[in-house]
Formats: sequence, structure tokens, C-alpha cells
Amino acid sequence: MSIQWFPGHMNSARRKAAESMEKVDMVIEVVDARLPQASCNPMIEQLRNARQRPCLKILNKTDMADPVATQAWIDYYNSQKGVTAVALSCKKPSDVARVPKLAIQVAPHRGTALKPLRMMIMGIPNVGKSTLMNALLKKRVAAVGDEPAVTKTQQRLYLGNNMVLTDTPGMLWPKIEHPSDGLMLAASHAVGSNALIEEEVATFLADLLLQRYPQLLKARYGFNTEGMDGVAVVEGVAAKRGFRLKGGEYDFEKAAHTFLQDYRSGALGRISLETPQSRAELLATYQSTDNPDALQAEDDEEDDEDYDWRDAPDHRGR
Ligand SMILES: Nc1nc2c(ncn2[C@@H]2O[C@H](COP(=O)(O)OP(=O)(O)OP(=O)(O)O)[C@@H](O)[C@H]2O)c(=O)[nH]1
Repeated sequence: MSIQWFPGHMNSARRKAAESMEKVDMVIEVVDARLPQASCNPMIEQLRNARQRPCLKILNKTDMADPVATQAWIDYYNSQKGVTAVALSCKKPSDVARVPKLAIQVAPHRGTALKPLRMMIMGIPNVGKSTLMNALLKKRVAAVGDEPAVTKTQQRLYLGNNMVLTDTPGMLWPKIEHPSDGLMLAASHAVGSNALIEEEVATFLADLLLQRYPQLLKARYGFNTEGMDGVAVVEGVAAKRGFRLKGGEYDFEKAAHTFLQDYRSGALGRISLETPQSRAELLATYQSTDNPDALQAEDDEEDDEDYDWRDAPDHRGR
């Protein structure tokens, strides 16, 4: 199953962002520290590069990410031209207080009364743009919520110290190139989901955690993960929580939802879904034409019926 996820209002968001890019000096790109590259919108980089705008890349929600992986990502991004990367938790005022100084370092020729520093906050839905904006302005100007695409319009706000900020709605891009990116984004709640998808996403997440963080699964649910696969982990959650259907079999749907909630809330611990190394390995898999797995993934993508996120009944009833 491939993921179609480009709602109509994203087209107008892209157009507005392209227009605004002309009038700003730099971009503050917010990504999710747990999946920095999967949560990077390639369209933002294209728009930024077309206008040669430097970028302060904020790896947000660092409080929920694996610190070792986060440091590797910071080093990775800081080696890129025009990019300054920092890991923050936008929920922590002392972290956000660092942002204006960092922004001036990125565009040192601006920030005077005559030439105010014009910044644009960009990022995919639910990465914490509004949280950052509210914290920078020390008041609530943008709606915050753990739901993708809460912000629908652009806002321009004066930050003081000759700084102006434009907030943009979360922007997705038309096609996710790698299926695993779609699953990581769904796991972290950058896109909405329904029960059917949640089961697939939870199984994917469980497989990934088995490989990278089996000790955290054991600590949370108390079972030995040896010999388990992703399905067995979700079933294990159902068994532990007593989630059973009328006939007595495991309620996989409910367990999948609980498992994802545990990950999203941080209850499972500090987890990064990717590292620069795992990303390089993923790209190598897709680039290698002799790799039967990569070819199989492409075939699956072509054969499978598209699943349209816009039709997804939200499990939270919204
Ligand atoms: N743990 C943690 N949660 C955060 C952090 N920053 C934001 N959040 C949470 O992430 C969720 C999304 O935050 P928003 O600020 O609404 O995200 P957004 O990018 O503006 O979302 P859209 O409006 O959909 O584009 C909310 O539940 C926030 O409380 C952080 O640093 N750490």
C-alpha cells in the first residue's frame, strides 16, 4: 500500500511559501529530531536553494530523540553548505531563547533598524512550528495541537530586536520517495491515520524498535523480545494490556493504537527512528538496481492500490 498524502490546501501553501521566500533573508526549518531527514520536506530545500537563502535547521522535540543519534544528525547537517543545525525542545523556554542569536549568526548582514532580519518558519505538519513561534513571541499567536495541519494560513509577526517572523502552514510534498519515510512520518503523527494504517505503522515501528531499541520494549512491556517480529510485539502489547476481542483473540487494532501512543508520548523512551548511517543504508538499498528487495518495493508500490489519507476516517472521530 502506498501513501497519498498531498491535500489540496498544500498546493496553495507551497505557492505562498515560494512568494514569501523572495521577501525573507533566511529560513528557520523545523524538523522532528526523531526522524530529521524523513521529516525534511525536499520542496523547502528546493525553494530555499532557488533563492539562495541560508537555513537554521532546528531539530525539535529533542527531548524525545536519542541523544547519540541527534548529535550525529547535527554534525551531518552542519557540514552542509548554508545550513546551521541545532537540537532544541521548543517546549523549553531556555532552548527557544537561543534562537534569535543563532538566527543573527546565520544572516549577520541583517538585524538592524534599516535592515530588519526577515525570517520564515517552515516545516511539515506537527513538527512544532507553532510551539516555536509562540515561545519566541512569548504569547500564544498560533494554534498548537498534536494533530497534523493545525496551522492553515501564513502569519507575519514582529519579534523585537529588528526581527520579523513569518509562520507558514505545515507543508507536505506530492510524493514520498521511500515507503519507510511515510511509515516513520505516520508513526510520529506528521500525517493523519486511520485504524487500518495504524496496524501497518505499528508493525513497522515494532520491527524497527526490535532492531534498534529492544531494551526499551522490554522495559515498557516486560516481555523478552528474542525471536519476536513486529506483529508479535503488537500482540504482546495486546496480551499485556488485556486487549481481546469477543472471540478471545487479540485486539490488534487497539494494541496498535496504544503502542503508537506510547511511542508518540515518549512513554517508550528517547527513540530516533533514523540516523545518518541508517539513512545512507536506506538510500543505498534504493539506489542499487541489483537489489531484489529494492525492486520488490518498487513493484509493490506500482501494484498496490493507492490509499488516500484524505479519505481516512480519523480514529479520534475528527
Ligand atoms: N515533546 C515535545 N513536544 C513538542 C515539542 N514542540 C512541540 N511539541 C508538540 O508537538 C505537537 C505539534 O506542535 P505544533 O506547534 O502544533 O506543530 P506545527 O508544526 O505548528 O503543526 P501544524 O500546525 O500542523 O503545521 C504539539 O502537541 C506540541 O505540544 C517539543 O520540543 N517536545
